This record gives sequence, C-alpha cells and structure tokens, in this order.
Amino acid sequence: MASLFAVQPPTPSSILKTPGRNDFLKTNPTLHHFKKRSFSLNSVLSTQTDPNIPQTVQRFWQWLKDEGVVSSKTPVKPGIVPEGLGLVATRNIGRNEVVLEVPKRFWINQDAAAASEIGSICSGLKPFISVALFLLSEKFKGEESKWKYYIDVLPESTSSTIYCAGQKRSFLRFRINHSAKVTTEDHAHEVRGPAGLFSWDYLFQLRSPLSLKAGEQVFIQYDIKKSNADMALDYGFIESNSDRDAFTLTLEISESDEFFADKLDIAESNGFGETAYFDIKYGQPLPTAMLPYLRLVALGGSDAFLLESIFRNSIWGFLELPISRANEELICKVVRSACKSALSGYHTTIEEDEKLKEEGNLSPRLEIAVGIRIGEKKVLQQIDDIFRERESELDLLEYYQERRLKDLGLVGEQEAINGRRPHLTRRVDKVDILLFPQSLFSILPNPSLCLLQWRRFFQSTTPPNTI
Ligand SMILES: C[S@@+](CC[C@H](N)C(=O)[O-])C[C@H]1O[C@@H](n2cnc3c(N)ncnc32)[C@H](O)[C@@H]1O
Repeated sequence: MASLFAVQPPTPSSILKTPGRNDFLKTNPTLHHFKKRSFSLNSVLSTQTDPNIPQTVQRFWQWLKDEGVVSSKTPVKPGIVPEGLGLVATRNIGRNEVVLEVPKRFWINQDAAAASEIGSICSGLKPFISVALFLLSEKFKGEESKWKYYIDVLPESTSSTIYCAGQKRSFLRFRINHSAKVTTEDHAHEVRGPAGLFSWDYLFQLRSPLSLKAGEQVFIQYDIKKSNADMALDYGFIESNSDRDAFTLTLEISESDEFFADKLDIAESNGFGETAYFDIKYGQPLPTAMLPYLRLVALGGSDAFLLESIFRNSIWGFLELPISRANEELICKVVRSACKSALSGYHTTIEEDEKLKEEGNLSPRLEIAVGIRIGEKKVLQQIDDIFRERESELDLLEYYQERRLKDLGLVGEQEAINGRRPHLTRRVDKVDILLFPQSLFSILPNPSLCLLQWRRFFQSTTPPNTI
C-alpha cells in the first residue's frame, strides 16, 4: 500500500564545526523537500461543486454535507486554484467572517489518536506523529474507516515532512491555502456551539482573515515567523519574499573549554544552554542575545575573571557590550570564518542560482531548493558583512575595563568626550580600593591575582563598607 506521507528528517546541507578552541560555532542551514502542484485558476460562483475537481473531493464534500458540517449556508466550497485545491467564496465574505465550523468529533488530533485502537502506542509521541500513525491506521482499514472520504482526498505521497507538522492540535484537513497577503494568524478559534440537531460541542471555527469577493479564494497565514527553509520543510513551498530568508547559527559551549561549568551556569541563568540556536533573518538585526552568548563562549585569557561567581548576577549585562578587544576580535574571526566555510560548501554562487531561476526549466523541487539556498547565502553574506564591519571598528569600541573606569570616575572627562582611550586620572589609593572593591578587578593588570589579594584583604580586615 502506498504510504500516506513520506516522512523525512531535515537534511543539513552542511554542518560546520571549526576546529580547536573556536569550535563553538556551527552553521546549520536546513535543506528541505517540497511539493508543488499547479492547476489553472477556475473559480466557480455557484454553490454546486466545480465539476473539474476530482471525484474524491466531490465525495468528501458531500460527506461533510451529509454529516451536517457544511450546508447550503456555508459561504465556501472546494475549488481549483494555483496552489492546487482551495476553498473558494460562494458569495462576498467580510473580513473575520466565519467560513467553516468543524465539530470536535471531526477533529483528528492527538486526543483522537489516543482514543483510537492505536492509542496505546501513541502515548509520549509528538502530536503530529500520533496523527500520522492514526491516519495510516485509518487508511489501512480502507472501506471500513469512518474517515474514508477524508483519507481519499489526501495525497498518496508528498515530499513535505508532514502536513501541519508541529502543531499541537490538528483537525480535519480542509483545503485552505497560505498567502503572504495575510499578516495575522488568528483565523482559527475554538468555540462552543451547536454541533448537530440537538447537541452542542466544541467547534473549530475558521474565519477569513481577508474580505473576499465571490469566487475569490480563502487564504490564511500558515506561520508568520517561519523561514523559507521551514516553510519548505513543513508545507512544501516557499515565498518569494526575502523576509523569509534565514539562516540558523548554532553556537555551543565546548565541553573541553576550561571554564565550561561556569559558562554553562551563566548561559542557563539567562535562559540558554550548552547549545544555542540563533535564527538570523535577511535584512534584520542580529538576535539580541547572540552577541552576549558569543562573547560568553569566547571568554578566556585575562577576561576570565568575569566568570567568578561574584559577577554572576551582572555578567550578562556586561556581555551585552564588548568585553575586550581580544574577545571581540575572536568572535569576529570565528563568525567570519564560519560564514566563509559555510558559503564555500554550496556548489553554486548566488549569481549562478539567480541565472538558473531566470532560465526557468527548473523542476518545482529544484526551484524551491534554489530559492532557499539563495536566501541562505544572502544571509551568510549579511552576517559576514556585519562582523567585517565590526572587525574594522575594534579600535574604536569601548571595552569593559574602560566602562568600569568611567563608571568610577577614573577617566578624564575630556578623554571620555573625545572618545579616546582612557587612562587613570586619579590616584588609586587604599580608600578607592576600599570604597570600590570591584574596581580592583577591573583596573589592575592581573585580575586573578587581584582577586586573591582582595579575598585575603577581605578575610583579614573589616569589610570596606563599614569603614
Ligand atoms: C492544507 S493543504 C492545502 C490544500 C492544497 N492546496 C491541496 O491541493 O491539497 C497545504 C498545501 O497546499 C499547498 N499550498 C498552500 N499554500 C500555498 C502557496 N501559497 N503556494 C504554494 N503552495 C501552497 C502546499 O502544497 C501545502 O503543503
């Protein structure tokens, strides 16, 4: 029997790990699979089902009528559209107007799978896997299945991972397509309402996000945040919109890092882990936490004193700004070399891909693959540009020690205003040290030594703030 879904894991087109101490960065693009069917637009205004649509779909719609899910009042019907099959308005529909209501007994979700014969093997599985297994088992039942008419309209195979993958709740799959014109995701609502002649139930309510004229297709927004790579993976198509071009950088605190435990503790206290993923989108600034995380991972040498537990509550704030020239230079070098390495892993350049697209003749899958890889390469170049620019500004940046000196009033006003490198303008005597114990760590040349001295001092004398 042909399988209902072809489930494939994402295939990384390249995974990069730079060797040695810089092994904290992996570039991790995903190459995906897709499906595209093309039909000619044929909007039908009558409430009769379009005779061009497949028999299986007509039977399915009739079944929904028989079950009372749709009726002559339903303002939509199946139609053939450029995206394949879709729902077409049979009359003008207002924005946010209800177009369909599906009673709970027609939802296929984790609960439905759990309540079925295969329920015992579904416990602990991801919702979409339970749903996929449920559909396979119903398909296997053939004519005996309560879901027969629905199963019949599902594609025999698809290159996409699984329809609606990742959703906690799935429902009877209606044919509504995605459009970038829809910028909200609030088309689906769960309400209580009449679900038969004498019964009330939960209803899955679908509202049209756009106002439509009779004959126009109902569109929804599948997921405003997904990258094109994820769209291809989850739905089998991409948008031409470059806002969806993205690249995921995977950063990692190496277990071989001598400060692994401290770094992990700091990362965890700030909502991250040993590995962190940063989705970088074309034309958008780097994710806010990426630079602090990068600086943390690269922290070492004479900056390592910041990993001491006394700084634990303030370290993340420090990491939001450059720590030292050496640290900033390291992150620039590592990121840039990772970008170059990832870019060299593609067999084609952006220009060659653009040419391929222009020439046409690409199979639908190749067209999507080319679209995604152009986007990934553009984002990689963008990241490289950002860090190249940063590298050229290393001498102009203000680092942790200078900030501390300024905070403590130890930098001349004029130098601060001119943005020149600061130097001590006040004598650092015992009183300064006593009043500003943390200044010890930032202004003395050997922080670990100074930490030791401070500890000894602290243990042997009266605490400074009581003087
Ligand atoms: C829930 S189904 C919708 C029905 C589908 N059009 C069909 O013919 O079976 C979702 C699938 O429709 C197709 N689709 C939806 N929106 C699309 C779009 N904007 N561009 C290309 N394909 C789209 C994709 O194949 C997607 O996986």
